[in-house]
Amino acid sequence: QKHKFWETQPVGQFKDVGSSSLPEGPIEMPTPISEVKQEPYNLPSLYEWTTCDMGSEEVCNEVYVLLMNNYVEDDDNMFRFNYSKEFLQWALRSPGYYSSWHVGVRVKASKKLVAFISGIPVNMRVRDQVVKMAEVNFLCVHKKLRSKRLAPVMIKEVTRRIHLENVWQAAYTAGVLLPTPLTTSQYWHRTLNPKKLIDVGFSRLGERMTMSRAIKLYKLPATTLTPGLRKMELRDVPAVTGLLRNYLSRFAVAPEFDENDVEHWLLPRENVVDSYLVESQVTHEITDFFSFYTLPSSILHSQEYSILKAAYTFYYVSTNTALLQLMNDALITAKQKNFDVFNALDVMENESFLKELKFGQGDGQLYYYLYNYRLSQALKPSELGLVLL
Ligand SMILES: CCOC(=O)c1cnc2ccc(OC)cc2c1SCCC#N
Repeated sequence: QKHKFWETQPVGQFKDVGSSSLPEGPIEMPTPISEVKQEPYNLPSLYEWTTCDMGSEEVCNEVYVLLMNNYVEDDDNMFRFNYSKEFLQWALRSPGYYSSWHVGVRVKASKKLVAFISGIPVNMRVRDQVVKMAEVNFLCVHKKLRSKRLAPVMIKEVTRRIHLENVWQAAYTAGVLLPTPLTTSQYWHRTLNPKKLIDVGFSRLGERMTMSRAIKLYKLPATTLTPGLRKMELRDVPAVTGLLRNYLSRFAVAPEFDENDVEHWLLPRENVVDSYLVESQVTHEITDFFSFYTLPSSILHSQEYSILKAAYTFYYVSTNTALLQLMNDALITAKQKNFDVFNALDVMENESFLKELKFGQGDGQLYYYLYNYRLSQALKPSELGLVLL
């Protein structure tokens, strides 16, 4: 009863966990497109489906406002994600995107946008199989419409539209445990602005930890330390693509990015994504890079502050510069850009630098899921080379 909806879906079921008899791979086979339900699922009579054209300033703003007021909050209701409009356009209009996968629900009478869910296409490698998948994200139902069982119909409708494009698998994350995680990752936070994090109540001072000691503890050099570190430019896309494809091949599950994907996901965009690389000053070879994305949060109950400026570790490759030094330069760069906190999950090789760079473990999990694809056993987070926004 707990997972009434998810027990009806082609996902690994808790009852099947550990049964090595079930084969790894798709759970349900594709059907001919002509057999996919051609018309949208039924909504309660007051509501209607809409396709959100994220290229429209007006519609993009409606999605932005819906998420700003109704999207995910932490368990203590201290923060709510506040994805920017530029970020949403970047996240949803990636190479090969389908506008039809940007699904909204409006009130028929007022045309008010009250729910949203999205998908974008990705070539995902799962062990040695490359599978066309959808990354499903930004499921949001207005606070006033919760418990009307709208989320299941949103998920079914975006799945139907994904099936119509002959895509049969998906990847998604959630902060809640559903059947059945691909992996369970932990959030880690590196304080950059200790005073603000203490003032908002996220961090606390102890007997021995005074404000001045906290400021000293998290202090960083004013400038980066790696020789040859510079911002990524368009001309670097081929080299970065080569580095990243090779690096991601070591993980059990990871996206297969081509140059078009790397140009979209990693070329710096102000207030959206920052990417820096190391160019050897002798050979001019590109040997390493790091990137982080900008995801502010509304601070929900503070008179002093309204926005938390948070940076999130994205993709990186280290071949010549130690990852520890590379990520320390990422922290220095984020501090230079006035971020308050630098966040990371324990996926990829992040565990190797988190403690030494003074990240603290958060109290939230992020569960990763695959839709219609079974793995014989869950992955360790360090076996995952995938960052979802
Ligand atoms: C200061 C550390 O916490 C966050 O950065 C933060 C910010 N906004 C959120 C909004 C919704 C939210 O819901 C789970 C969590 C946060 C978090 S903690 C988990 C994200 C990371 N890292």
